[in-house]
Amino acid sequence: MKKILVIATGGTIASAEEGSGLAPALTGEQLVAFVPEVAQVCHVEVSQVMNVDSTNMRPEGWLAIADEVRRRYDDCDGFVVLHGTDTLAYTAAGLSYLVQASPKPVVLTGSQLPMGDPGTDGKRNLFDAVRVACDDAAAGVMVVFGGKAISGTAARKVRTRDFEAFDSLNVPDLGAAGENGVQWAAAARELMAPGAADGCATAGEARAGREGFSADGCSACEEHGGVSVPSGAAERGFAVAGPFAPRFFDTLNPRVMVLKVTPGMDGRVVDALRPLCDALVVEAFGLGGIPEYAGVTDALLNWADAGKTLVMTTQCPFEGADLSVYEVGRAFCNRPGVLMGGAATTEALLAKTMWALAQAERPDGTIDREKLTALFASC
Ligand SMILES: NC(=O)C[C@H](N)C(=O)O
Repeated sequence: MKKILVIATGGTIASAEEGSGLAPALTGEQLVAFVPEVAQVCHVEVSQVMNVDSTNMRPEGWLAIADEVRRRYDDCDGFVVLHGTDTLAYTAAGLSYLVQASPKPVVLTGSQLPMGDPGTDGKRNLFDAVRVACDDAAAGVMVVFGGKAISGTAARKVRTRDFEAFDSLNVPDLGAAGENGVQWAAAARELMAPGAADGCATAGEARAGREGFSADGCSACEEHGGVSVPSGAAERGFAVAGPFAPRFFDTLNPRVMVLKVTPGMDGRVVDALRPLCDALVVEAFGLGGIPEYAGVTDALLNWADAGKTLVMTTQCPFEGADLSVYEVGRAFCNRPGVLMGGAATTEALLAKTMWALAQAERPDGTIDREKLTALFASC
């Protein structure tokens, strides 16, 4: 039987009403005891790293969860993180950058209703997450919720009450989790997960490495150190001389904020953020528009010129940004300190920026922009 570590952090799943609003009250041990079926599919151990509404989860919390995964990595087969849904997508993204190319799955889940509520979705989600964590084909960081398995960098909370609270943005679901176990999508192996400083690995690549199976287009051969390498891995800079191993990181720069441009905004807001932040993830309008009035464009460009970082994205959930199309975005293209977010989610861009900034920081505290750009492009 596989050994799964349940890492409990709080959220609605652990919450109860004790007179001042729902708040975490149950421990991870108590939550697992609500789902006796779990004991039939695996051996479970529980680690309680905190017990908070995920509103209060911070990058320090992501580091604590990643550290627990690292500490127990060798003696467990998979990990289930019980988490509040409100910031679960941010934590999933954060963990995707802190625990890269993991052949073992790290599955985040939670619920919309407390475990103690008779109609709770917590039992189903916990059981689904455990079964995914036990699945031989599972690898990397993912969200399992409402019957879906979603890449850790593609999840977004899109519904505040419905049990299908999460969608995968701009990439297909990894698969469906249900009564018959996990049905992986054909594309699951190819879906991107964040890479590492020396390359980029998909969850599928990590899994291929663990199982030693040959992925399309490349066989296990001497040239590749006897480890099968999926096609496209080398082109993307993935270290092909396996064996595949997880890469753990333990630093983030939390001085990053998301700025959504809105009609009528004033560039002085951007100036005011400057002493407090090292980078901004900027949600432009549509395909890529930044207001030219009230000093907004100028304030943002000044920010980049002052050695800080801008990551440009869109406030539209689907299809990504391209700031080169409209005149109102072009000034941000090919500009030192300005990175393009493509079709990644804002949650993933925030986490990626925190991770990449920390890796690109020189001992004197300045940012190696070349390294930052390379890290950003590698995953
Ligand atoms: N459904 C939930 O878990 C919401 C809760 N406020 C949390 O994020 O912790």
